[in-house]
Amino acid sequence: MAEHVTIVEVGPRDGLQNEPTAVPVEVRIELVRQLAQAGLRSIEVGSFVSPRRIPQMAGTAELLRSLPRFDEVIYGVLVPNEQGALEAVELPIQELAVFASASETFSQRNINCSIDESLDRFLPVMELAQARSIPVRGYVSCVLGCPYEGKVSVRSVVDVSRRLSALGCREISLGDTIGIGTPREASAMVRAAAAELPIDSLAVHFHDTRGQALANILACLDDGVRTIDSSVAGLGGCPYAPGASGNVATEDLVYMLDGLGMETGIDVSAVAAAGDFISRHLGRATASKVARALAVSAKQHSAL
Ligand SMILES: CC(C)(COP(=O)([O-])OP(=O)([O-])OC[C@H]1O[C@@H](n2cnc3c(N)ncnc32)[C@H](O)[C@@H]1OP(=O)([O-])[O-])[C@@H](O)C(=O)NCCC(=O)NCCSC(=O)C[C@@](C)(O)CC(=O)[O-]
Repeated sequence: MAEHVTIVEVGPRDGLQNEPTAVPVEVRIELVRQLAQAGLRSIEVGSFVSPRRIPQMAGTAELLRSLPRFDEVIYGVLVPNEQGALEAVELPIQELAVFASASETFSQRNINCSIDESLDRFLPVMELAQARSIPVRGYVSCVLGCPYEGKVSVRSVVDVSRRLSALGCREISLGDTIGIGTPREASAMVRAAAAELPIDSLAVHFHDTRGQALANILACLDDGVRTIDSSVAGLGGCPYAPGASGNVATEDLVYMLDGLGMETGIDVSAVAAAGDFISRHLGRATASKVARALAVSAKQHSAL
């Protein structure tokens, strides 16, 4: 039987949070609907953060109230503190995500507090989630480098991951926020984390700024990672990581996993159609190479 890999689709949050102009809620809803219909079962749909800092994610509550429901589809949202969690838990969500960093400077720039303070802020979030049996995912940013500090120690990545896990996060997503790492570094970082935490509690989150994301993912698959974050059409970036491009494109990831004989339950053509929908709305070409190749084949086919 083919081995299963879980893809966590972060385009509607990580992707759209970095757009120069906010995407209307109706368009965000249609994007999520198309992604769910393509077979994605875990979709991060927005965040409850300061609307002055990230205006693109305003309207996440309205979005959650209107999203169509699909069997087995998990809708997750990012929350930085109790204020965000209090709002989120009143809405139909299946997962919360808290986000910390392995770099002090990135933590300050992104969420206006130190790493230690951020973990303290997550305590009431975890309590709220536990009281309502809502699972929580924990992100660690800058696992292979920081836009402000440069090198980040693997020790710091492992330490923050362990502390998030001890708080009760069921899964830790290790994020190469600025897409700076290469496969051997990625593998060494994942192995160090897996020496202290179960491998099936680790996910990887690669931005593709330097074209390394798929190579890094392949290295991490070899180390036993089976949960991977990606973004339709390769949308995204973090407003506090200047110059960072989007996550690995979901279409490219599904294509590679299909070719490796790994099972995702996702229809690559349907994801490409969702990518085409949002790329048209944004008025630019998709960043997915597979989606571009599929579009060319479709044109050739219809010309025959
Ligand atoms: C984290 C805070 C909220 C700290 O906020 P703070 O420390 O209170 O201070 P602040 O000056 O940054 O913001 C204060 C304002 O935020 C409000 N506020 C406070 N909390 C909330 C809340 N939950 N929901 C809505 N509003 C909130 C608060 O009421 C106040 O409102 P104001 O007086 O200015 O009108 C703020 O700094 C912030 O929103 N930062 C943006 C963080 C963010 O969304 N970053 C992008 C996502 S992380 C990411 O992309 C990386 C990841 C996860 O993908 C993995 C990877 O690739 O590395």
